[in-house]
Amino acid sequence: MKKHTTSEAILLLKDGTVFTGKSLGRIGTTGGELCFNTGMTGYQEIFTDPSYYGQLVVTTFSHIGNYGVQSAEVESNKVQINGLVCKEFSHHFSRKTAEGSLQDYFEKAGIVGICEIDTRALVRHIRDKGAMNGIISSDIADIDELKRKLDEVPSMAGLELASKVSTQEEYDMQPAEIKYRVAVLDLGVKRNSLINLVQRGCAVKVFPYNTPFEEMEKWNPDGYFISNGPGDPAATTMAIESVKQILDKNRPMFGICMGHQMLAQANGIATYKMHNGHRGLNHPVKNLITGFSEITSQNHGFVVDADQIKNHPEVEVTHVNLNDNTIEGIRMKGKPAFSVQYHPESSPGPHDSTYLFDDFIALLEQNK
Ligand SMILES: NC(=O)CC[C@H](N)C(=O)O
Repeated sequence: MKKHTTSEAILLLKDGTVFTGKSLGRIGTTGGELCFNTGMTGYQEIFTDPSYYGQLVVTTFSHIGNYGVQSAEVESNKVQINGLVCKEFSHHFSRKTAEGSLQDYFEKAGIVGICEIDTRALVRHIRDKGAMNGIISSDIADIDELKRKLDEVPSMAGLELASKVSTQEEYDMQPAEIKYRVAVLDLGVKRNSLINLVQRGCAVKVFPYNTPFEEMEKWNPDGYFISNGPGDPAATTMAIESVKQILDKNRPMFGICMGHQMLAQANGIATYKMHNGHRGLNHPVKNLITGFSEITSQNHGFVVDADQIKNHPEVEVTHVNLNDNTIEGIRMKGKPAFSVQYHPESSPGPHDSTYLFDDFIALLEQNK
């Protein structure tokens, strides 16, 4: 068994609160916005989800690492988080299909983290005080020096991050039998969104975040998929422009998370930063059209302003969050465009919301 050395590590919060623990991953220092995820499984999907780019993820589930890592469980081709904060970090793993340990995976990816933290106390703290930046260090013990470094960590509000995670080059994915062509605007797309489209007979072409609408039109798509992605939706202006043109030309469109926020922004409806985002696998959402509820996977720190929707009669609210009544889904009246704030592509699950991909296929069929 490989021996692992751990050293003391510090987590310093923007409000001055200090937690001490042990290092995990690479020895070093890393900063970002602290956010917590309540999922009990799916840590590799979380760490590789581009929407977490630049963030320090706090896992509320107590054991992380115990089932190792495997290449089939990634949402993108690299680890996207800036750091991990957890309670028990397992250097050993037990699962037949695992290809390696989370520790080795993080070391290779250069990810710095901290474990043996009282994550319940930390989450209660952030929950009450609101999302804030933090810094983890396993090589600097001087709090004043860490404070100076923490001051350099940018605030998530106003930050454009799609450019950091989007593909540089267009690429395709195809099913055995092509029924539809879907142009994907990549603001940080998750692999499972593409898989869900391909499984339903869509040939997808993934375009960089700043591709003009006319450029995507040249490929002659049947519809557009606007992906999830990190950063402040209000700062993701190129994509807002593209969505405006998709709507102008009455093209079918489905947006997930950031893609949903783009549909709101394109209609002049603002988004704002939440006191704390929604992140986990167990968020109840009500579909106002069917009257049924669904348990959803979520990962967002911004949300569409419910009050502003009231002034836009052409936009209809289709889904609401049953915990806090925030907007979870919208659709356009008289245009083939809809979006949700949560994740129907979610892996490991839950899978209650995969019907939304079928709804998109139906929209493509109607508008063919
Ligand atoms: N998963 C996402 O697409 C997140 C969208 C946006 N960055 C937010 O935090 O709200």
